[in-house]
Amino acid sequence: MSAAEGPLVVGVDSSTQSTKALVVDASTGRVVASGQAPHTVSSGAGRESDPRQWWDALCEALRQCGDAAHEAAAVSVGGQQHGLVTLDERGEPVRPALLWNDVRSAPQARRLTEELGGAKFWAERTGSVPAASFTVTKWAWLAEHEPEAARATKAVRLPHDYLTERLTGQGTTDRGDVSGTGWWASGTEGYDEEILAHVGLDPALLPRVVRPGEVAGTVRDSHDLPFSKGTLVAPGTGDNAAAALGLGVRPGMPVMSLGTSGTVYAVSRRRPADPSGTVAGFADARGDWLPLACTLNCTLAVDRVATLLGLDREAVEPGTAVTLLPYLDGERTPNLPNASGLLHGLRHDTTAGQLLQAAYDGAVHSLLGALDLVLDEDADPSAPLLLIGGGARGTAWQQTVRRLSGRPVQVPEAKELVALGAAAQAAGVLTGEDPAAVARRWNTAAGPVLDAVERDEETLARIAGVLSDAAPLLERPTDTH
Ligand SMILES: Nc1ncnc2c1ncn2[C@@H]1O[C@H](COP(=O)(O)OP(=O)(O)O)[C@@H](O)[C@H]1O
Ligand SMILES: O=C(CO)[C@@H](O)[C@H](O)COP(=O)(O)O
Repeated sequence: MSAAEGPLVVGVDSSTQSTKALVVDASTGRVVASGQAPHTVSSGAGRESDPRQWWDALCEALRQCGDAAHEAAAVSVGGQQHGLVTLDERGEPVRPALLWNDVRSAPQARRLTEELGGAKFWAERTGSVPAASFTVTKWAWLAEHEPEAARATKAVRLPHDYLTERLTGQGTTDRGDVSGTGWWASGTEGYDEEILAHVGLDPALLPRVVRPGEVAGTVRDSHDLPFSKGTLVAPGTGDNAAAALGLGVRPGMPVMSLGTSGTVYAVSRRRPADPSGTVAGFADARGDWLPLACTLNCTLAVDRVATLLGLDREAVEPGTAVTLLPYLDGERTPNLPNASGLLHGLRHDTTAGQLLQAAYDGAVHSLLGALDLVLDEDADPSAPLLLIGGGARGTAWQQTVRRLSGRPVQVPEAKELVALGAAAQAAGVLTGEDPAAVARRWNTAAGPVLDAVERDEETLARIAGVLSDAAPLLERPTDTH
């Protein structure tokens, strides 16, 4: 491997299933070294992870990067959004983090929405109507169900804040990730004291919001990471905002990410405020906005269906009239936190491969229903949909998105867009450049474009019909959740 042309930077993606680290040449965008280590997530009623696992996974991923990480001049951490990390006075977790896909706080989400002026109030104030994913609902759940844990909490952090703080020793966050808490006012870009008081959370427990381009701190020497003391630490951000940086997207360029979560989003110059709650009005990591819709059931749910059927994930067959709503974890888009999976239309001649295709169709239908809502009205409807995340590698995912969207689909060759976005942000704090411009210079979005095919309206209409007819069933809690 030839020597790097420019300074090296490290980008980290600490997502739901694993932490990935890339060492990148800031001049060219060439990935010089990479590493990855898994996390575990609890099963059963909740979804929790011990934040110390994320740190151990980060150390392991960096160890796999070898000497290159030692030479890095700057580092940045992108992380799964929304998770509630509660720390005691020593900075140790009071309990495992409540993750974005833990739906136990759905009653608190409903109650908070009603108590504080309804959906319109929340959308205008914070950009989003809080669903169970939002941190504010998780804090309300904790205060109600585990008041001792809430009382023992001396600092509240998001996943990327936790890792950044372990690097720098300072409690910081950024506008992208804080916009998913539900206690950040998107109009004033500050903590919302009224909402915080309502849920009994002292603002002094929250991290400082670092501005885009500002340095969050430097690596302190009291840990075992292969960075030099004084290495610059960029603000970091939520994983979707990091991927938006990593792709260098401009307004009107739609992105669909297929991972544990499915997301669709676009950058916008206009501050979003959707009172229907479908679109979360996130901030991006640069100073613009990132309207986004998110599903809880994407690659893991479809892989689970494949496993149940004893099939490889690519063994789909066409021609199905079966509808499978793969809401194995409850669902957020549509907002059905109590839902479970639902199958309709099974016949003697239905094949296992058709059932699997129906699971893909159900997962993609939820995301496409929100696509037009995240795009500005003047967005070009023929712009390719950028497909990223682990699922984007799969032919069945690519073909399902293509058929149900009717759009051209572009699959970037770069695999780790979140970590690349974090790396671009790290490069930005070194050079003063806009991180999205860095990513464009690195040409990270380059990849084959699959031409548009005619949209499969029949399947979309059939799924929408089952969804609407089954609403009472899908809203009813099942005994295991
Ligand atoms: N070649 C592939 N085809 C289809 N799906 C894949 C492929 N490789 C990985 N995946 C899926 O990608 C998922 C992990 O994606 P990733 O974006 O890393 O998730 P997360 O960021 O939520 O941790 C896994 O659940 C797996 O099902
Ligand atoms: O909750 C959201 C977005 O609102 C999720 O997108 C999380 O940010 C988790 O992402 P992945 O681990 O699936 O990448």
